[in-house]
Amino acid sequence: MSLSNRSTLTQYLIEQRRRFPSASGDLNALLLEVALACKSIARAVAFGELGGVMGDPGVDAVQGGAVNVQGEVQKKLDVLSNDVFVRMNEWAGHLAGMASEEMEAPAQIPAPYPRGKYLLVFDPLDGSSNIDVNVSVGSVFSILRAPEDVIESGRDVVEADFLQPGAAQVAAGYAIYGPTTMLVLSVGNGVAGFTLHPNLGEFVLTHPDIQVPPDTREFAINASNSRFWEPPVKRYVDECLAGATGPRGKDFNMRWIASMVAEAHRILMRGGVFMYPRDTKDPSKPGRLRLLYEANPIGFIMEQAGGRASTGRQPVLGVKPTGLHQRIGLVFGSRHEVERIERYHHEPVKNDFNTPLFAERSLFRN
Ligand SMILES: O=P(O)(O)OC[C@H]1O[C@](O)(COP(=O)(O)O)[C@@H](O)[C@@H]1O
Ligand SMILES: [Mg+2]
Ligand SMILES: [Mg+2]
Repeated sequence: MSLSNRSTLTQYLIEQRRRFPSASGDLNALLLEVALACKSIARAVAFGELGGVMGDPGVDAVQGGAVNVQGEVQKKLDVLSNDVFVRMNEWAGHLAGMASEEMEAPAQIPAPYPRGKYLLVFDPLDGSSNIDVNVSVGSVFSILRAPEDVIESGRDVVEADFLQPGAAQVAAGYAIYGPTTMLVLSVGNGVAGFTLHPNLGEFVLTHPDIQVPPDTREFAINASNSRFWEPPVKRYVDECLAGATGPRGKDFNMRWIASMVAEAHRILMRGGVFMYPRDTKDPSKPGRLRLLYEANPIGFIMEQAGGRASTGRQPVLGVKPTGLHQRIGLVFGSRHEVERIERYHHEPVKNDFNTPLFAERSLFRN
């Protein structure tokens, strides 16, 4: 990969900033710091620092049984990645505060560092159960503008400051640590993908205007939860499985990586639909994924790439959050498929939804 005819991340951000002649440059600087954190995590993943397949023999990837606010065991890399994000973003004066999957309460910008006007929310390591089996993992981030009184007073941030709908995101993106490391981001003007040049250590623009194809023959869902699915989800999946002889009239393929970033990336590259819907498995959890640092940033990217992101019932970016670590049902990807799933959620439940005779385009419907 030569640099001569490609932009770097810095050049791309400068181009984007030209759309806003009065912009201070803070957002660009913040995004470059986030990118640096991602490079550092990419290196830790690749070198097996504190876990993963290159981890020291005898060193358990689980750190002393530490448990995060979700009640999940934190892997060493989760903790390390969280630390990297915090350290790389706290000092430069662009942020008013941070929140993450791995921190129960928002992190303040400590003195003597200056405070700025943005909030950074992140999942420092997504899909971390895949680390030990050498499958792609990633980091997800969302940037919000801090409330005006925070910017003016420089006061400590509180949870309520972060409870903004996904539509309010100023920028969002993810890094994927796979065969190559990529950074995919949107500053609200489409979606661009950058590949980390392994020798230069630069993110190079390789995918300038990513578009999610509106149609697909591929879906991703954890089918081991099927007995807990709500009827509209079951109907959708049954119709996909029925393939060419079913109501959809075409065969579908299924994928499940258990790494949302990796699924999102595949969908951005070639279409598809991802579902981690609300189900009845654990009534205390309305979904598996977290709204503020998983669903919203991925939703923003999908919508900016011409795809769609939904709770199944409504656009995910319109949801007013009620808690920092709130979970939500999430469906995203190819626009026409997500719209179909939403439609199924709004149609009256048919007990015989998986009976081909009563399905769409069948003998009994027009
Ligand atoms: O274990 P399951 O049901 O397959 O869930 C997998 C999902 O959980 C996640 O790994 C959750 O993310 P974390 O690894 O950040 O907790 C998603 O990336 C993925 O889609
Ligand atoms: Mg995650
Ligand atoms: Mg995580």
